[in-house]
Amino acid sequence: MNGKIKVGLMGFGTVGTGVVRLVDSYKEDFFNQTGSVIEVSRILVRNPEKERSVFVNSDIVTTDPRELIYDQEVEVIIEVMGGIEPARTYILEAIEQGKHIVTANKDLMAIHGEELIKKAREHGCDLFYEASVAGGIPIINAIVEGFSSDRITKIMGIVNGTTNYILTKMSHEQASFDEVLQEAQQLGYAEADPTSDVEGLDAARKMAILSSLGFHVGMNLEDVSVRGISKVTLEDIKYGEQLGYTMKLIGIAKKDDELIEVSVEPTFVKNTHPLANVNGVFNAVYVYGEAVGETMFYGPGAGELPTATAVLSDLVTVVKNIKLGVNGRNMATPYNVKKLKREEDIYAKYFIRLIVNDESGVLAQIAKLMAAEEISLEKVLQEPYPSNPKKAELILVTHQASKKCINNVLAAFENVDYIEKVKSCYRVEGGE
Ligand SMILES: NC(=O)C1=CN([C@@H]2O[C@H](COP(=O)(O)OP(=O)(O)OC[C@H]3O[C@@H](n4cnc5c(N)ncnc54)[C@H](OP(=O)(O)O)[C@@H]3O)[C@@H](O)[C@H]2O)C=CC1
Ligand SMILES: N[C@@H](CC=O)C(=O)O
Ligand code: NA
Repeated sequence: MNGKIKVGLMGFGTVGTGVVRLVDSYKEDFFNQTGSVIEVSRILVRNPEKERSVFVNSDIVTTDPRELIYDQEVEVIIEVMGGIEPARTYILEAIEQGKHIVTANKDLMAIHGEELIKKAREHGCDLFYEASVAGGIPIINAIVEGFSSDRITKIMGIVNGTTNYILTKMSHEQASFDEVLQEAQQLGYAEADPTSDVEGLDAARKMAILSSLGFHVGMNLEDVSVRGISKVTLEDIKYGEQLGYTMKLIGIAKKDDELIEVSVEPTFVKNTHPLANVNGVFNAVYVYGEAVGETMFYGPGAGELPTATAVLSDLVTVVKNIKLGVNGRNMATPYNVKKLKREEDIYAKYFIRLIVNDESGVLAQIAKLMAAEEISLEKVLQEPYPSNPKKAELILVTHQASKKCINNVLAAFENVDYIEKVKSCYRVEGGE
């Protein structure tokens, strides 16, 4: 046996519990890889009285962060508390004490990643965050290491387990939004404040991280256009299904001629695309590299043990680095200049759902408004409008059009009397 690595664990909730379980049950596997025994020697919590689902000696549980940060024997801090503060301050202080950091915290990495990585480098410490994106899928490693020899032009993914769980249950079981959200919370998938899952912010943080790493630029959260799933209705899902689409919360990062777009929005994915079949809490990330072509990474995006595997794979890397004396080296920092697309540079197909007067000539007038914005139609579906026989549901799917032209035509639709309402508009992906 070649030494013990003592770890301070900040947070003992869903992910922290998984970390403690795996450190115990995979003890020998970690030893076989690193030649070291890993021991969680201190655990920071908010409420020491809370009942825990895994046993630990109560002596190692504390509410005082200094007992981890200033413990000379602790070499690595695993931060799985979540939120910006006090996590940021604790991590900075721990780095100053020479501790290596593993975190699952996308809120923090999406906003303060550059600051923390810089600090870690200055102190020769590692700082890894594989669990922060797509839980158990090793996507950060794949992008940073695997794609370092290629030029990524598109990253498209389902990167939030909670919303994928909700949308799957809504479309497969016609379940109500609130009921399924509660289930996702009970299963430990949702964030402390589930609004960040539902309104797309959690996915936006993950896309900011992935696009920074994939395109070697410093993407900020404000660079990501975000829309969540709270306004998606069962009717939208049903009409999409009639046209061969599945509703998903999709994060897209695209680079065309050095111009970048990053967005998170409810999107209709063509049923023939592999992302359409990613269900429940599963996540998947599609990455297109100019040389390699299409690749796809699939796995559980949240939950106790899947997320803990990502945390512990980073820990194993840290331990190997400690042995090799190479810490602070292989963390990605952006060197490229960021150029963002404008609305007129962002092209996609769109699904538009309208309530219109069911009269002759209406479709022709709508097509004319669209033609004025150079938008052409790929599909049209008309269905009766149940509460008023003089009205109809009209669903339009466009060919590729700029976001600017789509916004212009939606504004024009609001101003004509033969359109009663623009019910919804979604991006369509997954096939030319
Ligand atoms: N859950 C998941 O599936 C995934 C989560 N993540 C990320 O992992 C992190 C942890 O998530 P999760 O385990 O679900 O969160 P939980 O809410 O389940 O657990 C948080 C833990 O941190 C402790 N804690 C919170 N604030 C403080 C504080 N100020 N001081 C001391 N202890 C504190 C809590 O203590 P106490 O128990 O006493 O209340 C609790 O043990 C988050 O950043 C999350 O985004 C990433 C991928 C997947
Ligand atoms: N709340 C997140 C947890 C993992 O990052 C999700 O639902 O994906
Ligand atoms: Na991951």
